[in-house]
Amino acid sequence: MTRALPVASARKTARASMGLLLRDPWRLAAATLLLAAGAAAGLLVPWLLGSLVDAVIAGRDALELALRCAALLGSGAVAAGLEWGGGVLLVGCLQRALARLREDVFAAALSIDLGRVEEAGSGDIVARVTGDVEAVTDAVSGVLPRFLQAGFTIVLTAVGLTSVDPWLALGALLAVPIQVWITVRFLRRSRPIYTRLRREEALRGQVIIDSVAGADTVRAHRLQQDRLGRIAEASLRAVETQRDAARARNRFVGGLNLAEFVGLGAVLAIGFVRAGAGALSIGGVTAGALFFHRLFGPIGGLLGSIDDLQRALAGLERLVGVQQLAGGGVGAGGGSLPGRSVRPIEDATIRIESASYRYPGARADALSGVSLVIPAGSTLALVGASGSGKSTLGRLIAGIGGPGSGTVRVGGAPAETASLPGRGGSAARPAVLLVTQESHLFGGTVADNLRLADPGADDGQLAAALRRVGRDPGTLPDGLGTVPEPDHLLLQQIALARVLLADPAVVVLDEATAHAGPDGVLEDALREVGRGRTSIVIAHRLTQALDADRVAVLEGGALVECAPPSELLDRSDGHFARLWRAWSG
Ligand SMILES: Nc1ncnc2c1ncn2[C@@H]1O[C@H](COP(=O)(O)OP(=O)(O)OP(=O)(O)O)[C@@H](O)[C@H]1O
Repeated sequence: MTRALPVASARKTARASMGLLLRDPWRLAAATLLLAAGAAAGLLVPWLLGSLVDAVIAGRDALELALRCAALLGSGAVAAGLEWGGGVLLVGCLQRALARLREDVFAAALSIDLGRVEEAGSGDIVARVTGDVEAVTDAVSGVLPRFLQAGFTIVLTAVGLTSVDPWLALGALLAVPIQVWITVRFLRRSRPIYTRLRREEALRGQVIIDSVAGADTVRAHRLQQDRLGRIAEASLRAVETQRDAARARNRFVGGLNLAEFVGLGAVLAIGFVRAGAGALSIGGVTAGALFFHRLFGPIGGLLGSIDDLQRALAGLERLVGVQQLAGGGVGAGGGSLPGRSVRPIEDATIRIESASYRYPGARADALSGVSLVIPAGSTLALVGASGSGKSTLGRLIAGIGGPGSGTVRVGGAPAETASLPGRGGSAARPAVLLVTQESHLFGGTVADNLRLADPGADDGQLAAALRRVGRDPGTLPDGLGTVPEPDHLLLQQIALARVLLADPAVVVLDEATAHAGPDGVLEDALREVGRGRTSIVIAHRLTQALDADRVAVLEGGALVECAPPSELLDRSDGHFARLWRAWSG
């Protein structure tokens, strides 16, 4: 069973969004002012057009008509200019807020406990940092300026319509109850649909990611049909929800058209009666109808945008949820890792006391009641049958999630927060590094991949680190500037050289030499990497264990033996001795 990442409440989301917007208060205020002025200038257009109609009917001379036309064009141009300026300022303001949101969310996503991400399934976090960020970006940059503009236009135009004739305004009001009813019904129905849609899209992503990541297993067990079936099922659910959302949207738009029809019909009918009674000129009725039309464009746009806003809101709630989980808030990060607490370590001793861990949904503990002290600077080999809990213990020491019960401390600090001071004024860095056989090669050159561990390192330092793990950069086609091919040996050498550059106090090497390369090149590299720091080697080959200061044997999640290797080999009926005999044939 997966446990989805949290979704923030509407109030927390609103507070977070305001926090983002108000980081640029002056620009925001200037944009608002320009938009309001633009809406006010635009008000003159229907009024001048109405008076032009009356002037034509009254047979005024050509000069006066020309002057009125010029005033009409002028006010239109001024209104457009002001609204354009306000819109540009506002979009700039929103784009900056969005860039901050993106940075904060990515930083928060990176700092979430990996165990929690696994529990939720990586599809959820991927969907949030891609689809949800996109939905919010689209809505905020397109819809919000339209929303603000429409708001001003509606208020000022309603004032204009009332000033032409209050009876016309009363007729226009007939549209309001229909709009309110339609909108409330849409909001109530569509919100849960959009939240469901985002969740189903995340699940669909998860099924696809799982199937692609486990392609070898799927092929080996001939599970292709089963996986395709699951993908089809997840996709169908997402498509059906999309169809529900489209249906709700169509009903909403139809309802808005009905409201416009009723309102305009009422304005024209009342105008007909009032003009007939001589209470209003034909120009006045024209201006009134134009005011109503002007009113309805933005109202329709505003209510129509609710659809996008709903989708964005559902996305925003999920993004703020990510940030809460990481311990930060929107705007808290400013691009750095938010909320991740750090604790400097006193030394590189590891103390594990009664540590137990159970994977979410598992029936049994992967580790139970493990107690162990690993002195600073020593090497411990972790051995045991497959599934005995070696990797789980390695992950806990590396601070990837905390134990369910008991403690895992590095230099006196909980492993999850154990840190070393930053270099060259940068933020604190982790005290423990975990290297697995699944190291990742990022795009770019060998130098780019190495500098991830120490951005300040010069080429000489990078080359020296590579040499220490058995690779002379001179043998690469373009030296450090080579764009590496996916070669397992080079990849592991880069991963190990990164450890040398990052220089952590503790290193956990989880089967990092599974692809040992010719002449045990990686085993030498491993010894080099462990020198001068506490190292935990999850041994793939038992010969590796012989090099360690001590060997810890795990069985079914429990620690059953821990002593120097020579001592363990002497215990002929001991666990390690038995494993050794079985392994060496
Ligand atoms: N993500 C997970 N979810 C559920 N159970 C898991 C998960 N990872 C490991 N386990 C289970 O926890 C137990 C310990 O696994 P772990 O990977 O720590 O063992 P290991 O000794 O490192 O095995 P191996 O040598 O095969 O890597 C096993 O029973 C395994 O099936």
